[in-house]
Amino acid sequence: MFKYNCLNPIASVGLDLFSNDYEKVEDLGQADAALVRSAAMHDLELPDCLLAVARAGAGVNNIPLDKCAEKGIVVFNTPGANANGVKELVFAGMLYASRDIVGGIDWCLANQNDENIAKTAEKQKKNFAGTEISGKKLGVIGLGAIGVLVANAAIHMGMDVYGYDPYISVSAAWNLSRSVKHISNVEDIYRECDYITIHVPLLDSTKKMVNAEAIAMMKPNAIVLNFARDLLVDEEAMVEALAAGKIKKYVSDFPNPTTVGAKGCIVTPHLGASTAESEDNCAIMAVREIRDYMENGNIVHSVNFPDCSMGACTTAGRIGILHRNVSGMISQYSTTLGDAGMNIAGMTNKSKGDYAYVLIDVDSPVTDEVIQKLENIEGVLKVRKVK
Ligand SMILES: NC(=O)C1=CN([C@@H]2O[C@H](COP(=O)(O)OP(=O)(O)OC[C@H]3O[C@@H](n4cnc5c(N)ncnc54)[C@H](O)[C@@H]3O)[C@@H](O)[C@H]2O)C=CC1
Ligand SMILES: O=C(O)C(=O)COP(=O)(O)O
Repeated sequence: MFKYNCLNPIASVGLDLFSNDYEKVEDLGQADAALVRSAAMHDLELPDCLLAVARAGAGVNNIPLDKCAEKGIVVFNTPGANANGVKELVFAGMLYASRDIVGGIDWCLANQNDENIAKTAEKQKKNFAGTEISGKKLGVIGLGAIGVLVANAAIHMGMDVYGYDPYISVSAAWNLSRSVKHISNVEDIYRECDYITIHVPLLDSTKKMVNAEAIAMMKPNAIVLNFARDLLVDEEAMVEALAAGKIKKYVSDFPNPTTVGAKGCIVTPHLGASTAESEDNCAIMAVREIRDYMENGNIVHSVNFPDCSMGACTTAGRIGILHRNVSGMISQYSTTLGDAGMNIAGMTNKSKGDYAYVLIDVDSPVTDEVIQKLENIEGVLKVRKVK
């Protein structure tokens, strides 16, 4: 029986995919696996029994990835599962920033008792007029799951789209419309674009990447959209630029005391992925990842260990070993198994940065003694008898 804990509410269509071999527990301290959305995990005590964390979403800045890796906890996310939800809200953000839709709606509500509202509206509507997005230049910073969808949809909306991502994946590049202009210097986006939307992960290297210098380069009346993370933007500098009339609007999905209520800020309460479809997609993918890891030892879509998959085990036993990415590990495993008289029927070893994973199928049952010996090898972080 595997135990799982949900640190945030997770869509039931996903949790229903857990078989009778899984039990939901309220205490993380008893869990083999945890599912999480945006709950902050940095200060949580991570129990020794915890084997996996699945982030039902994209951003993993709420999870201590290295601390998890050191404890042999595999962290997954669900790439692309909520990208369409975010893309659609980005367009809402662009439209709200371009036309005074909110002001117009508020005006209607304020005049709801006016019997002649239809007539008055025709006189007042000039106060809420705006501009169209078609024909304008949009800069997309970060061409991953969301950025590609935004860029492609913007082409269909008649925008002139500039895309910047020095680390673009091959599959994202395949999916990107050929009409998107490839920008290799982000400053060209800052200087040229009427709308700038940011879709990069929050990392040490991206923190405050949209800083005062970047803002100073922007066109007068530029509109900046941030549906990625607030810490990517120097928001103090942004609020100053809005107050000075340099930037027209800053649309953010991350409310905080700096931006909420500040002139020119349009702020939503982290709604990008809050759609039934995105929540379902993320939950389904997260549960599938956890099940594949718990039952088969396979790692798919991990952010702190390499992906490594051998399907279902068809031999007498399977061992999964999370270890540091240093030389000489595999030979020590094969010696240990050989000394125990165990034949290796199949093996896959993958590495990612400082960490690596090996899956070993063996022709005889895996004993506790062998597991103990493998655990004692220096550099090993966690050994699991998968079968
Ligand atoms: N508002 C919301 O509810 C949501 C927000 N997000 C945020 O959006 C971010 C992006 O999500 P996805 O597109 O799904 O992630 P992704 O991992 O598919 O794409 C991120 C892209 O950013 C690129 N990148 C990294 N550093 C860069 C840099 N310095 N300059 C330009 N590009 C860079 C990567 O190469 C990658 O292509 C997430 O990390 C998360 O913080 C994601 C989903 C929902
Ligand atoms: O997937 C992401 O990175 C998000 O920001 C979505 O967060 P949420 O799952 O809505 O708390």
